[in-house]
Amino acid sequence: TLHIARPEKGKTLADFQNIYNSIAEKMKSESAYDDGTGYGPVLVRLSWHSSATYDKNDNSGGSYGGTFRFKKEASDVLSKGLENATKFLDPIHSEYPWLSHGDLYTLGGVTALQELGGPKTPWRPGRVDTGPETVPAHGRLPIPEGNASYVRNYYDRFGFNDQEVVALLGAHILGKTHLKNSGYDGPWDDDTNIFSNEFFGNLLERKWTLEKNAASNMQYNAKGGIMMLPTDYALVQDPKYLKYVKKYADDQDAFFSDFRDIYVKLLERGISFDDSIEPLVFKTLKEQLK
Ligand code: HEM
Ligand SMILES: Cc1cnc2ccccc2c1N
Repeated sequence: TLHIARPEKGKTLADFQNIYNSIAEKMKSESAYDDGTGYGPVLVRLSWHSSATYDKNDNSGGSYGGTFRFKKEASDVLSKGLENATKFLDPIHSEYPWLSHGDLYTLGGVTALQELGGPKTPWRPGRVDTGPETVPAHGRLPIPEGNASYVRNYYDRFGFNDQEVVALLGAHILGKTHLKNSGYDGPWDDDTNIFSNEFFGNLLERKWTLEKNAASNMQYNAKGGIMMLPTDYALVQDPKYLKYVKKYADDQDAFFSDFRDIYVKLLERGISFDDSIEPLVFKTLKEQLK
């Protein structure tokens, strides 16, 4: 499968900054969502799930075709909860119907990441919607029960190495699990909508206990109301992953720049962008205050 980027005709940075601002303003006005967590985390998760179907073996899946807009893809049980993100973005698409869904879902994640204090993340337009026949079969999303070799093997399908996998999973500082969505519960503390390297410090410093949760799934819990999935905890069980967990726990700047790089790589995986397509870097709302 070939995915050639074709940017929307005649649109400039200012046009895309307008969309960024619409999403960011809507995040601000609907900040009560999910008991005050806000829409940022679930928008980042949507950008990940819309890219997580990628397979390097035939260059299929990935963010290009915007196929998450089809129920056939969005109905995957492992995507439960993301309907909140697509419903949040529907009015944005109505306001800017010229924007492809692939560009909308990835721009939504970049906007959320920056508005939650994450790194400035270059973004390129040009994903082109493809039809329902291009929706990849279910089974390409990761399961939370996996161990380190499961996680390594899973991301091998993207061609991501150990350092990239650890950086990418640092996104789990954002938001929370919901029993009704995934059968996992917590974290119960409330500062999970600021992007930072704390995920790694938590992994290393807290005392983790493997416990059965209310949905009879095993998860790691620590005093103070935080939790880790088995796939999160795998990062400290595996010595090769552990090396990078320590690096990022000690160095927030290194985490921010490595996360930015692998997040861009994820959102663009499988797409050929012409070098003439300049990556766009958006201003946050705060930076635009008169
Ligand atoms: C081994 C790979 C991964 C697994 C098994 C996994 C699993 C999960 C699960 C079970 C949840 C809870 C969903 C819910 O109950 O609402 C979740 C939430 C989340 N995931 Fe992941 N995830 C993975 C990788 C990623 C990546 C690569 C990103 C982004 C770069 C990401 C971003 C998020 C975010 C931001 C949330 C919070 C969503 C919310 O608060 O509604 N995840 N993930
Ligand atoms: C602290 C922590 C750990 N794991 C998570 C997994 C998914 C979503 C959120 C998480 C989270 N805030």
